[in-house]
Amino acid sequence: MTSMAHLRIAGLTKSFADAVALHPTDLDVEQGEFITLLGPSGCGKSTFLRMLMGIAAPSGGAIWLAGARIDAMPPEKRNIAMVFQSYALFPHLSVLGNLAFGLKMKKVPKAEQERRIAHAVRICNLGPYVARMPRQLSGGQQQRVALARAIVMEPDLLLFDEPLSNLDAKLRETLREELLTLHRRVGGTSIYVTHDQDEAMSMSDRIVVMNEGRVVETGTPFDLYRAPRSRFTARFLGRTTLVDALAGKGMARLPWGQMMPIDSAASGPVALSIRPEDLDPALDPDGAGVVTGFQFLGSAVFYHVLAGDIRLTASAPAREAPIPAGSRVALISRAPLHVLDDSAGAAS
Ligand SMILES: Nc1ncnc2c1ncn2[C@@H]1O[C@H](COP(=O)(O)OP(=O)(O)OP(=O)(O)O)[C@@H](O)[C@H]1O
Repeated sequence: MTSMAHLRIAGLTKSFADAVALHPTDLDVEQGEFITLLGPSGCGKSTFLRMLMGIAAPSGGAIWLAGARIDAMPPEKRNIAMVFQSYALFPHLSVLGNLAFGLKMKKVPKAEQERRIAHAVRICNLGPYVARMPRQLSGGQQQRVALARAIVMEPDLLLFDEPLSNLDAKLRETLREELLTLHRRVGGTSIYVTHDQDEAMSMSDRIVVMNEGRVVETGTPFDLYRAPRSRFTARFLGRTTLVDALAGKGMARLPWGQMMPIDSAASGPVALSIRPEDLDPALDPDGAGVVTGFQFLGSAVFYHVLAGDIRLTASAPAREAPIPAGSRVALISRAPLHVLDDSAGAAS
């Protein structure tokens, strides 16, 4: 198996007496990829991570990392490092002490310890803080120390368990970029767990969407957002309106009577995922919709529109004053609407 992925997961599953936390799951991750496991609470993300770490035993299946089978190895034998939500820094050790701890435990020679620490300090921009204690650092700085502490171990795989969820919104956004830059600099393979779809979309090479112990879909953020196969993914990644329509010849008749282009050659009943940016609301006394309200977000306006008996969201750039509630609008198609795979039955 010469072309084996850096991380290969085959049929991995975990059952408890009364529940299946993870149904048999396959996943290949390439060297250097940044993969996110995304799903609602209870979908099996932590169970997945715990089996990778070796702190939970799989009920079945296999894990290979860097060519070696690891699923029966104890955690300390696996070359995997984890960055936790709570950072888990040692409060009584300086930054330097925190970085050296794991290396000392592993009896890495002193000169090699120094080389690795200097490298991690440089790429995580921790130079000014090496002598400080964790309590003398901001949340973001502590997070960087936690990451540096993982990097010095030179892991084959880096796991992140919701590392930004304790931070405020602004800092979270800055740190997303920073984490990603560091991931690229380190060049390692990363698996990141979150229930925050914005985080997953803005950071990942690929997202693994999970629900109720199963992988629903895997793909790039763009593909999963624009062309999800399932209703679950369509709903979980950003805003959408799911509607039933009648398709034929690359067009669909929408419930409010309008014909619009679709991205499929399907004919007959289909379910569509309509993203807000797919429809341009334009003031028109004969339009098919009525604005029932709007959210002004600065860069865009999201309009709630009632078209027939469908409530949908249509967005527009916020360069002009918003269209007031009560106005009649035409809905102009900006892009072919996406047909979902699981199209049978009601879209709601
Ligand atoms: N020790 C256990 N015994 C029985 N059931 C468990 C055990 N651990 C987890 N489960 C169940 O397995 C399922 C998946 O749990 P898991 O913690 O992996 O979800 P999660 O996606 O990480 O959720 P969260 O985001 O809330 O941490 C849940 O239904 C949970 O109740």
